[in-house]
Amino acid sequence: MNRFSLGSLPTQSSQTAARRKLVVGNWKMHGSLALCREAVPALATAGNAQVEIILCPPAPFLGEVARLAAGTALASGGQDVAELASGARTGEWSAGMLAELGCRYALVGHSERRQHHYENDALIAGKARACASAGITPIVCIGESLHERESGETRQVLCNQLDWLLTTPHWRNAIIAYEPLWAIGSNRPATPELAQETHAFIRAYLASCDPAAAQQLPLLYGGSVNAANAAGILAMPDIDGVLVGGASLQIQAMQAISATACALSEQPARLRLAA
Ligand SMILES: O=C[C@H](O)COP(=O)(O)O
Repeated sequence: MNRFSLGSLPTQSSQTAARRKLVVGNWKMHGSLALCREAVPALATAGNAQVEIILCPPAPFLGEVARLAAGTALASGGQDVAELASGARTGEWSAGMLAELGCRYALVGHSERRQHHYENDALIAGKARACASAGITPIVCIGESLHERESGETRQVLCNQLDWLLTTPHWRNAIIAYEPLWAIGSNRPATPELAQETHAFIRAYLASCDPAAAQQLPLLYGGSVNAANAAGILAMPDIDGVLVGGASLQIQAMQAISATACALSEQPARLRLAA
């Protein structure tokens, strides 16, 4: 049950809050030590004061990425994290361990974890809480399936996913990534307009709990983002960055997406909207 009438929430942002931009590369279960050694120096200077670049390689490579990225602005993140601080959980790692490796972020609740590892919203909220306790910023992924979109259930699905997160006060320090399942790995990204409409809805729903926190909270879009379509997506007022999967394995594509984010960060918001 959602706290508010879904139909009454706006879909157009009236705000142009100055939020920094984020470009997050999620390698999923791809890559190698050789790719780490190539990618980290290439991306170490790809951001600027307003644009942060975050690399999320597979867990076995996090130490090497941290070592290579030490002293640079490039940040790293886990692709998942346990909901416990420690325990008999073979094959898992805690947020504290990520912090010890120098990670500042962790993806939480990616749709592939929900699908293949049966993660539910309560567990995902627990993981976000565990991140907060260890000083890690969770990047909480939400999104609807094609069937849910076509059945007109998108807003209800997103609210249900968000409601668990909103049970913890730590949501105010999270990042939310909207990733429609039908856009992931499909080469069929959401149009910038559709992504913007959905992001504005998400922000309005968060604002119904805490308007100030909602204005500050970074919202990322993920799903078939590449060097060719990033500009249109990143120019949208409620889209504060991108979560890039397949294209993040191509260093030149990540550099191009990062350069686009940097160029947009140097334009006043009203010019971005007019462009
Ligand atoms: O985490 C990244 C997303 O699942 C998007 O993946 P993709 O860019 O390959 O569609």
